[in-house]
Amino acid sequence: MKPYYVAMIEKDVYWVGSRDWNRRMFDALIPLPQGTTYNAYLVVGKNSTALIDTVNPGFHSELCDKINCVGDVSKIDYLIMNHAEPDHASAIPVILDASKQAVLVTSKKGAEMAATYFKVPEERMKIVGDGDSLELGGKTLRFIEAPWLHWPETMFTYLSEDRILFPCDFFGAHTSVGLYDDEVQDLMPLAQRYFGEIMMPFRRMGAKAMEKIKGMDISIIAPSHGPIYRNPQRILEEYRRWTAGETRQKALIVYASMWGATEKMVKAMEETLSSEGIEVRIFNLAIADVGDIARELVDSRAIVLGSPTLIGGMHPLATYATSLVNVLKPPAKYAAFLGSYGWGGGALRQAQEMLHPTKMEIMGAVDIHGPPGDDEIKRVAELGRQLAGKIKGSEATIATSSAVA
Ligand SMILES: Cc1cc2nc3c(=O)[nH]c(=O)nc-3n(C[C@H](O)[C@H](O)[C@H](O)COP(=O)(O)O)c2cc1C
Repeated sequence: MKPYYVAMIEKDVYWVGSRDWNRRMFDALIPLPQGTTYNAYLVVGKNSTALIDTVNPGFHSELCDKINCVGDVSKIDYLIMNHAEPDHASAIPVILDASKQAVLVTSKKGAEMAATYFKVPEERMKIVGDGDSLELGGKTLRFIEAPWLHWPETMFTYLSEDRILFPCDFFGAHTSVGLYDDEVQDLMPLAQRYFGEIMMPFRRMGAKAMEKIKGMDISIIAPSHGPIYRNPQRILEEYRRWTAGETRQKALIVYASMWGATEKMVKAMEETLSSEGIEVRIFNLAIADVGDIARELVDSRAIVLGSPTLIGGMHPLATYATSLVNVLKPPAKYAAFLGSYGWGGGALRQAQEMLHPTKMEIMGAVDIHGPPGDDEIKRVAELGRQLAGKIKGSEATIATSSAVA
């Protein structure tokens, strides 16, 4: 057994997760600038022991070693599966093999998924529903159905005596830094980035879950990625806003430009929006980090897409960004398009087709032949002023001065 540090987060409650400092990509989609953690928790009761979630492939023996530092992996009674994704559930067969008495505790849908993904036999599973509880001896686990956060089987586990909520991916953040929230600088942008990537498409289900846990006495939130919140109020308030789809007086501009024509228009748009008091975030798609875009999508009220025409359609980077918007389903209400073409055009048509399912109101487009002159720049400025008016006039306004806490 290696000399691992196993943190006790409350009496007889241990963090037995792993830090993956070197991971740089998740879901083959999202860059991880600070790596991530796979958090698993051991709860030791007077009569039984439960393990809440497991870890990513590659960390299974570390998990067993850590459990053995404070307990005995062969004596685990319950393995709680809040979520079936392999970064949290892949060690299920290892644990069930190490402890012959262990039973997998999960939701009804979770049981189906555990059978499919990890070949867990029915007789080794216990299905739990909303409000069911499990008594470990002075430690009571209560289960809360919280489906579609972000797979259909997800549930939360609440440890009543210690008032700890284990919500798996909900409230997560990708960073391998720190054990507790107050040890991580700039945690909220990382949490917002995670929300944008993973939870934003399910924000209505997220709002339902927030409603469910609203009156609960929660002293610690122990998610499956990133730091443990021993000061949960701040993240609870941010999640309330994000799941409600509250936006700021902010525009996100994403663009590609091969020879600078579209970029000049983007610059003119930035100047106009800024002069109107709108917060602006700009990403050149050739060098942008998709995670940063996801983060900004969480509370931007408008999206401006810039793309030249390339072989009769949008630049492929702009196509990708538009697909991302369709997939992540941000709460933005307004959109605008800026583009340039050399002969027949086609980018604008494709942008209109692709943005149609988002139900954003398309405020206008400036699609020009060749590089922009003064007249075209004036048209961009006019579109910018209209967009700013919409952004400022829209309801549920959060003052730009009330920066994200
Ligand atoms: C690889 C490539 C493909 C292009 N394909 C088209 C096209 O199919 N139709 C068109 O109208 N213009 C086409 N153009 C011309 C550009 O759309 C035009 O130069 C535009 O002004 C470039 O804007 P930018 O400076 O923002 O990149 C193409 C240009 C390049 C470099």
